[in-house]
Amino acid sequence: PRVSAARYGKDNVRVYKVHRDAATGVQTVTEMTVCCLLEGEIETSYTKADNSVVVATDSIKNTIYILAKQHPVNPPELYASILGSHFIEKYAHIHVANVKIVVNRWIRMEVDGKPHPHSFIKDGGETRNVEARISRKDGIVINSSIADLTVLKSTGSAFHGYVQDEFTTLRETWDRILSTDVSATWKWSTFADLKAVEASVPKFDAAWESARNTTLKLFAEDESASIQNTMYKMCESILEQVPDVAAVTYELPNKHYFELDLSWHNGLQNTGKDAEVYAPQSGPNGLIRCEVSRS
Ligand SMILES: O=c1[nH]c(=O)c2nn[nH]c2[nH]1
Repeated sequence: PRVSAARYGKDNVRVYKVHRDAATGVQTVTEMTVCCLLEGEIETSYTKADNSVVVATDSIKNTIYILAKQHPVNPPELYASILGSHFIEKYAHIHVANVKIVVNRWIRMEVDGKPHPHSFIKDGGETRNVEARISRKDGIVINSSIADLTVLKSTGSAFHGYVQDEFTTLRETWDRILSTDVSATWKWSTFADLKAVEASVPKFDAAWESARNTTLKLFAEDESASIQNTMYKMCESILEQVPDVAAVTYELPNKHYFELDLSWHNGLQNTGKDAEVYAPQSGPNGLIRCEVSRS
């Protein structure tokens, strides 16, 4: 037997960093959770108990904090690339660093209609994420994403014309509730090295804004014929807006809200055009995925 794949490191490293603007007194906070897993000539630590090749995971955790102190943590694509590049530059036997960053959203509080200089509200479960593979020979591959952005529309969604056979009970609808937890990922064309990432820094926040705004606008405005078609439109639009992105993927659960027939109760009408009270379902749920590539 041989080690056919191996990577190790520290997961769930929670990092908070504050930026204090001395001139304005405005403080800005970033909170993220980092996972950093290393690959390289480390097989003997598995096969021969040779720890001489092991950069201890505790040292990896220390490095995450030190580099967060010495370098920007925003955009997360830059910090991930700085962190990964550190390991392949410092340790000749480490050839790849896999960095995942989950950034929580602290939204600046408005008090009496004014943005507060140092108070924030956590915005639900939505996160901004980065998965980066920093490789000595293959450059830097970055996938950016939005996750757990939960949305609902109370109309403007239909689903009909699907296969009708002896397995079908679903009734066709021209007006349904649509709710989902958005996971959207945009895959950047490979960056040659950290310098190439640094040269692209302004593009990362802009791409996240585009992806998030496009998702919300199309979700709200599309007269959706299906989740499949609406998500394809989202992918197309992001590819048009962000030239340096090679592909976009969406994963959308269909979080069903079932109509309730209450006619058994004194003929109470609550289905079709009379539907007002629904039963939100925890499961089962539809799950629709797609990847749309530029070429
Ligand atoms: O948007 C939808 N896509 C589907 O594939 C599906 N299947 N049942 N309901 C559905 N809604």
